[in-house]
Amino acid sequence: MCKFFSGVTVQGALRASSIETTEENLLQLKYEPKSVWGYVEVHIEQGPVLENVGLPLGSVKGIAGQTRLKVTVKGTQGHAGTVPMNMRQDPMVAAAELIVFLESLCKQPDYYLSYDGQCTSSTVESLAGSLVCTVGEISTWPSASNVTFTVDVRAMDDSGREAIIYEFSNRLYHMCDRRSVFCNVERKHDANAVVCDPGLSTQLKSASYTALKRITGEDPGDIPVLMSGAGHDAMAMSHLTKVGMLFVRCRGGISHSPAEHVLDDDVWAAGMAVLAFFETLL
Ligand SMILES: NC(=O)N[C@H](N)C(=O)O
Repeated sequence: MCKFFSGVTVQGALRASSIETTEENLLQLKYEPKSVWGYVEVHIEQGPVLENVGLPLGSVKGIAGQTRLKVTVKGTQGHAGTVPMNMRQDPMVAAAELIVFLESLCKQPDYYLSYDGQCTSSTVESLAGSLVCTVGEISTWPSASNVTFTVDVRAMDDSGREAIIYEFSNRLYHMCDRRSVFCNVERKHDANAVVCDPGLSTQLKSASYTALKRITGEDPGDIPVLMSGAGHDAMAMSHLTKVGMLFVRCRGGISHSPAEHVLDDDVWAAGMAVLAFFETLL
């Protein structure tokens, strides 16, 4: 059970509110799949597309799968002046090469992925619109002989994501061998992609259209249908029921930052779209 900084556990906090978190109690809270019709989530887009097309709302067709890796590169601490260049085992340059390779691989998967039974041309094609690979934290602690960095790989195609991780890991070990440094890849997190229910996506698209037309009195044009590169609660809910999502424009596509901002009018538009969505269900 996780602890807040105050030392209070989640279980302790719930107990203080007379909620006893026994396994039996938690199982009782569980939804019966048959009792749930569907799940619709409204969220800021966290990307720049809606702002770019000048519309406050978009419907979501799917949520990308994710894999997070922790890569460790271990070399040898070499004096900055005495160890010659051809005898150095600096892990930082090895890590830099790996990071640049990851970028090339994910910008041009068709060039780097080997076509075999597991990776077909359709796998590679399906990566084109959604594959995003980034490096997050880089650390050289406890000394420059030890570098770790995290990798985040996202794509709508789960087998394509696997092919990218396979190719990255494979080349990583070759590159590290060539530089005489030790490398290790740990898989820290995996979540498969989720395809939104096509019916819900279409309903949310037309509900957005209706809402924007009601608000402005004008034809808003085609409502975008987007893929979500960010993970959402809908991923977990998809194990229970069909899911749909409505995206709301946010300034500069920025999130997880004090600069995150959404216009009140856009929140209002989202509310009106949810209302129009419910009206279609009546
Ligand atoms: N909506 C989100 O930003 N979810 C996660 N933090 C993520 O996608 O990493």
